Amino acid sequence: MGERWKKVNDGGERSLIKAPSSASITSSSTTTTTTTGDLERAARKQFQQDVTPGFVYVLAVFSALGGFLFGYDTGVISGAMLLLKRELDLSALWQEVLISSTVAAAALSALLGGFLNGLFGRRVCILLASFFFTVGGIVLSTAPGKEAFLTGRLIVGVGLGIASMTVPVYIAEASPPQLRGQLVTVNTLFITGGQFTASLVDGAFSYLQHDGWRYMLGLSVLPAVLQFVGFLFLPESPRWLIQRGLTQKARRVLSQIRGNQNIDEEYDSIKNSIEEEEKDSGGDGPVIWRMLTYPPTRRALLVGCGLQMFQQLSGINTVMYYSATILQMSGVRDDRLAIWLAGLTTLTNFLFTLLGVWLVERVGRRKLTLGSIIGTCLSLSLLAIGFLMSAQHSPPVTFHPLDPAMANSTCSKYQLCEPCMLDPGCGFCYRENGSALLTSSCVPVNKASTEQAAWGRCSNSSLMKDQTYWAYNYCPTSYSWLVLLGLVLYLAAFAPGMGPMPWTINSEIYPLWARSTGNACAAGVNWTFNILVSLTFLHLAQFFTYYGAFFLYSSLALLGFIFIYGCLPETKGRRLEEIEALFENQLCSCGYMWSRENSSCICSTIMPFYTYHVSIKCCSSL
Ligand SMILES: O[C@H]1[C@H](O)[C@@H](O)[C@H](O)[C@@H](O)[C@H]1O
Repeated sequence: MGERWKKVNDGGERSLIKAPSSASITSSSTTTTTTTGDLERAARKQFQQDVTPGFVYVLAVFSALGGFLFGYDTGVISGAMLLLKRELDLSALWQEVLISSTVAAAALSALLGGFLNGLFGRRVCILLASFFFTVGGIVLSTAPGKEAFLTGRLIVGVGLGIASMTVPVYIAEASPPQLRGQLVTVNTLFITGGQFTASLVDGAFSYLQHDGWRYMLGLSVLPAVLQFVGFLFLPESPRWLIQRGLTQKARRVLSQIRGNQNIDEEYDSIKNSIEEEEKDSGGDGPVIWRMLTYPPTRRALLVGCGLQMFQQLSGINTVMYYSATILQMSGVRDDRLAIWLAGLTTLTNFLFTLLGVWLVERVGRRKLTLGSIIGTCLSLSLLAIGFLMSAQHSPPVTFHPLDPAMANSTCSKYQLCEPCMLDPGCGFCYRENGSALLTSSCVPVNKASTEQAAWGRCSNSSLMKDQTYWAYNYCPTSYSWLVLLGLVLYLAAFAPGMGPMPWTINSEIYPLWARSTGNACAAGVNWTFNILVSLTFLHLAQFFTYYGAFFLYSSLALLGFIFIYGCLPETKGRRLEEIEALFENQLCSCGYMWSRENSSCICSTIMPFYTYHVSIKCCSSL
């Protein structure tokens, strides 16, 4: 890299930036300028930073509708399934297939999306995704049976995969550097907004026992059509156009997005960097092969996919999915109330993602992600401790009904509520008097509906009078407040950093020639681990109990912290074309960055919560 790099003082932080781009946004505000020309240029840059044209926001919001649909379509299914399983008479296997088919289709189509993005551009891919969302929504809301419903879920999944990898890339490529983190993070804000809206819609239509699910799923057509129509008028990414040699069009789009500000400098530097990147990119062959054989992109890919993997291994979707159960544990017995309160979980996720949007350009990606994963790890431990305390004070089974049906049931052998509730075939039926539990029994669950026992006092809601309750999947406990506290702290820690940063960082760490493929792989990893974690949770809980499962997630989050601490460089404020340089040296350097100044080498480090610099001679390591 030699003379290509020049060290500048970046508001107290040392950064690596390319020598020709000393006018880049990061450095322009602090570089000492002496000539009038320089002053003018700096003033113009400052002006461009201060007045960001509104068009870039319009563009970000229309793109982020893809994020909204991601959140809505993945969130709405839990409420819809409650009604659907009765109406279409779905077995447990069909329910699982209908839920996971979308995520599986998304994993595959995210990979395909990389190819489509390179070939047809970001705009066409977003149009394609909104087309799939629209058709999928129509098929789902009009499905006559479960086979048609499955078709609809698969179509929506294809849209999800393409949108999840294209939208962050499109926003990143159109944004000015000083706003890029914030605008890409808005996409995750829309994901969590979609999940929140889905929980409200689920709550509202749960009263409509007949066909309620058709409205829940059909409503997704509205944002999908809005996005499709909007994108008929929105432009292609200027960077993709330059790469394709459509330079005149690229200039037009860039000046449209920048509100007719002078774009010469930006245009030239993008064009030069793209040409330089192409030269460096290492020969022919499929992009993924070139990425794997070219060290900087191989390192970036490892960081990008690792971030997505640890996001899912931190258990976000399990926590979200089980929030209703957690709330039931804390004494909310009414099903409807639990559904509405689960909306509070999605609202918390949404509000704390908003905090992430605010923080990302202030504290930077690295510190935000590190702080978030520490909090996630600690709150997962708190959740586990809550479950452990509940298990240790699990109420005993005091009543063993002498029914012949009990003779063949495994439920009869349990002496405590804890093992009884961990067995998917059993539930805990009890009577409560004040804070005391009376005549509690472990009985088989009704196979058609887990809301009732197969027989006995808890088999019929009219029999469940007189303070008699049915607990499936949970045990009554006085430690539920600890679990609830863990849940809230978990969302507060996860949502600002670990939720959005994997998407944001992936949109910026690859050079243009590798960007769609890199994002496709990372999104594929996200969806694959999403399905892996959600499908294994119940089995994990059966083998290791709830607290064992949450301790496991907490340990995985700790591993994630070590990985992020070691391998994630800071990308804040750099132009997309400068970021490749961060991966030119040894990958896992714990935030150390090497730079060359005159004839000596400077080694600077960014610690998780504060930045300091040590200047040591480290040429031998370069
Ligand atoms: O970034 C998002 C977000 O945090 C969502 O809440 C979660 O459900 C997704 O799986 C994740 O990718």
